[in-house]
Amino acid sequence: MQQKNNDQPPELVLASASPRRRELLQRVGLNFAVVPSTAPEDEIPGESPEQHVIRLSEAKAREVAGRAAQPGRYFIGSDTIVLRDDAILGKPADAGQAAAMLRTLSGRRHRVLSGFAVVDRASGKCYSGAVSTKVLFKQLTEAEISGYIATGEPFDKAGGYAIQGIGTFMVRSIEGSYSNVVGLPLAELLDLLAEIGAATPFPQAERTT
Ligand SMILES: Cc1cn([C@H]2C[C@H](O)[C@@H](COP(=O)(O)OP(=O)(O)OP(=O)(O)O)O2)c(=O)[nH]c1=O
Repeated sequence: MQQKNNDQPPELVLASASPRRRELLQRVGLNFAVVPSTAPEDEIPGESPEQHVIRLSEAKAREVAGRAAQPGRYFIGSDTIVLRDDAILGKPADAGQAAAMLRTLSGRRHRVLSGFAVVDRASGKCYSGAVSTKVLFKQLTEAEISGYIATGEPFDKAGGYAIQGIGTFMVRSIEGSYSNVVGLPLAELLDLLAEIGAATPFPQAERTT
């Protein structure tokens, strides 16, 4: 049985301001610190959506890992976008943009793409990947769109909706990872953390066996 020294800062650091990402990691019992990244979320012309989310995930993790005063060994970054055909839908800046996004998603299928990256500060290595989930929306009425926007929920969410929140009323079906839509592909991230020896879920339960 391995004893944990609780005075030590966690080795795992989530480089994110997203409460959804924090909640997802908390659910599987991991001990981690949360430090929002200030890496810019820019777009590079010609880059594929997969390259885009992986690059931003790596940039977020590397930015926090690069802070000399920041304790920790493994730094996790992630980035989520919604793809309607080839168009990237990020977070809507205002109600007009949110309405436009929801109209393009209405009655159709789109993809939610999340990148994830883990930087190991000890070796300098960065491991990353991307996961795609298909989501089908019901046809939305203008009243549903304006009513949903009035809840305030769309504004800090890629594509202007939250599958885990009120926005679930729009979702007819999904194909693929649910946590990936919420903002962090948990199964894939946990496999990676285990593979590189960074962490395993439910460490408490493991110690009792
Ligand atoms: C599609 C969808 C996205 N989202 C959220 C997940 C992300 O937080 C957000 C996409 O923006 P991101 O830029 O990926 O993340 P963020 O700015 O919220 O946090 P950080 O960069 O600091 O890690 O959209 C949901 O919560 N539910 C959904 O159904």
